[in-house]
Amino acid sequence: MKIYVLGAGSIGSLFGALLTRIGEDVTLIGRKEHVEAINNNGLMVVGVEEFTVYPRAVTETPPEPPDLIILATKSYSSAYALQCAKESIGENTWILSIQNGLGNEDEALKYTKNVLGGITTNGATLERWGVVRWTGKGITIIGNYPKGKGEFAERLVALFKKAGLEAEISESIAGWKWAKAIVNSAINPIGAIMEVKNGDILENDYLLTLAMEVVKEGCQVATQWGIEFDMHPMELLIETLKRTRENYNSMLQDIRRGKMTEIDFINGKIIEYSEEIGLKTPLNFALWSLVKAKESQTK
Ligand SMILES: NC(=O)C1=CN([C@@H]2O[C@H](COP(=O)(O)OP(=O)(O)OC[C@H]3O[C@@H](n4cnc5c(N)ncnc54)[C@H](O)[C@@H]3O)[C@@H](O)[C@H]2O)C=CC1
Ligand SMILES: CC(C)(CO)C(=O)C(=O)O
Repeated sequence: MKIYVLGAGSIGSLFGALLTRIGEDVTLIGRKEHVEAINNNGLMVVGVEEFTVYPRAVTETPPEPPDLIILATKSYSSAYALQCAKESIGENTWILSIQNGLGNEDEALKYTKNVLGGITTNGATLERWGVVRWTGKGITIIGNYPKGKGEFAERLVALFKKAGLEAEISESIAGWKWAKAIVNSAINPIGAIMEVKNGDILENDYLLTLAMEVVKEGCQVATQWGIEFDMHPMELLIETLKRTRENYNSMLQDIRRGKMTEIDFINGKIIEYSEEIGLKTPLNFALWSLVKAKESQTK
């Protein structure tokens, strides 16, 4: 399969490396420094598994349409990345988002109806240019966006499994995207504001109660929008906190590195969707405001 990874950073490089290893025709599109390192020395994976592969790496999307574009930028870069890639989106090209947050698939729908939503609980970080650390194995769930499944999604799940990823199909992927966003809307800002590990939220009654109230608020919005969950966000919250107890969440890491966070696409989107239907989400607003304040302090 001809695959472009649009946004070859941490998670995109991991997926790209695993798919290259099984002989798929992968092109990574990313930053100049990462592209140069891959072209000079290959793309090295360390951590859960260790291997080196030699995918094509470029800074700009090639014009030939691929079968699949894996969208793996941070959510705030999706609109621009897709705009730059639009000439390469052919009639038969599918776009799969494996990003956190809400709104990425809707951005892709502006260019094609062939959109798959995805969530992944695999963990990856860029150790240095050309080297990605697979920090933890997880599951990847995909489905036609916003719901349903089709032949391409089935084919892709089979390909991911062959590549060594645990993968599943869901007929209600919008439900998974919302469930993960709701869980991130609680864990990420609380962890970022308090500067604690995910496990500390689980072990502190005040923080856990707050996280659960934030999840309840997000669920009320999702329910009003007719979102159905395969797994309830409250259950996912507890499971995630237990499984990732040693993690400093990505929002905290972004703030520590002076980088922009994905808050606008997590709590920000929940606030936006609630306002559209006249609901109030004061907890999400408070967390969003505090993270925006933190972001502005680090600039
Ligand atoms: N890293 C992880 O373990 C996981 C990340 N995610 C989600 O996946 C998404 C990506 O996260 P990371 O890989 O951690 O971020 P990252 O910052 O490591 O990678 C994103 C990459 O996209 C590149 N990029 C930005 N604009 C671009 C453009 N116009 N064209 C080409 N490349 C462009 C950036 O240079 C960067 O290297 C986020 O939504 C994140 O929340 C989800 C699950 C796990
Ligand atoms: C699941 C969790 C909270 C793991 O830390 C995450 O997705 C993140 O850090 O963004």
